[in-house]
Amino acid sequence: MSTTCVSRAAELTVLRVRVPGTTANVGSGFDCVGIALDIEDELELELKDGPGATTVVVDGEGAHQVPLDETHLVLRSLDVGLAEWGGRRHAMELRCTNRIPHSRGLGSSASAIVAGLAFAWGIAHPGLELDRAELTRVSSRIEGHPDNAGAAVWGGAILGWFDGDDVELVRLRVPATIGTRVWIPAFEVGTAGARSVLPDEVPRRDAVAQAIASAALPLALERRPDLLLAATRDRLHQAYRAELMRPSYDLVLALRELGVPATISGAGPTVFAVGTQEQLAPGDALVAEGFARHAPAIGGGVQLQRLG
Ligand SMILES: Nc1ncnc2c1ncn2[C@@H]1O[C@H](COP(=O)(O)OP(=O)(O)O)[C@@H](O)[C@H]1O
Ligand SMILES: N[C@@H](CCOP(=O)(O)O)C(=O)O
Repeated sequence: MSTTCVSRAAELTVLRVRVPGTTANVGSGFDCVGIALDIEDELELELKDGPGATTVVVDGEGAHQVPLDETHLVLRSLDVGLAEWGGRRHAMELRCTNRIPHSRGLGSSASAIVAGLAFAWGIAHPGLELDRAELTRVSSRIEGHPDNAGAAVWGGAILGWFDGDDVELVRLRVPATIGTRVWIPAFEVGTAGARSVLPDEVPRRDAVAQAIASAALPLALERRPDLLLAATRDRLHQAYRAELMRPSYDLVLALRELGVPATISGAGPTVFAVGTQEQLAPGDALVAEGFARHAPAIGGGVQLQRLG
């Protein structure tokens, strides 16, 4: 068994992964709707012969914040993948070019987890295509909910949820006429902190309103953009998190007042909007101080490439 792993790994030199950032929830789809965005991290893993130390080099977002040792999220996730699928840890160098901002609600942690798992798949199954269902299952388990992880794995827009240990995932067909905007602030909000302020119980009228909006959301994204403003309306998380990100919450309210289907992206504090160019135009005209506005395309799923 170990002989097989050594000879397989000896054929490898460098694995390259591209993984998109994501926006989760899209308002009413709390913990179950995600959209990949064309803001990508690029990572290379150079596998050296035999056991030995791992080095980590990071450029871009989080460069001076993330650990450069075995506790790096990509490496921790790679180890989970190797434990799931077999394959042995070699001496290696991980090189990360990060473009997804951290702790802004753009799914950086899910993307790092998916990247680590894609490397693990490449080591465990050289020459085999990524098994995206398997990647979704394991990344969702590590991340805790499938919204960001599922979108980073598959690209496009997804609806995903746990069914026991399995993940049910539906890919949504969003037409090319639908665009996105993000307003990224300079300040950070960690996802764990933003989840800790959510109540365990909500009033029945809010639960009912959320059920109605979330039922309409996939339909609105796929073929009824006229429903997007109503379908992205949230009663479950955004208001409870407002004090952690007051400028973002106020911007969401101002945009929605103008008819723009705007939400908090993931657990915040980035603001996200989705709609036709006509629906998004009033937001483009709005001055939002303290935010950097971008218009990312909807992104593709994680890609694994073998070099040399
Ligand atoms: N590319 C990455 N490499 C290493 N660690 C990362 C990376 N992206 C995110 N992380 C870790 O995840 C944290 C941010 O996760 P989280 O609070 O869930 O916010 P986000 O909305 O960006 O996913 C970072 O502080 C860092 O510890
Ligand atoms: N559904 C989650 C999404 C968290 O996304 P992130 O990008 O902020 O990590 C939540 O709203 O807590």
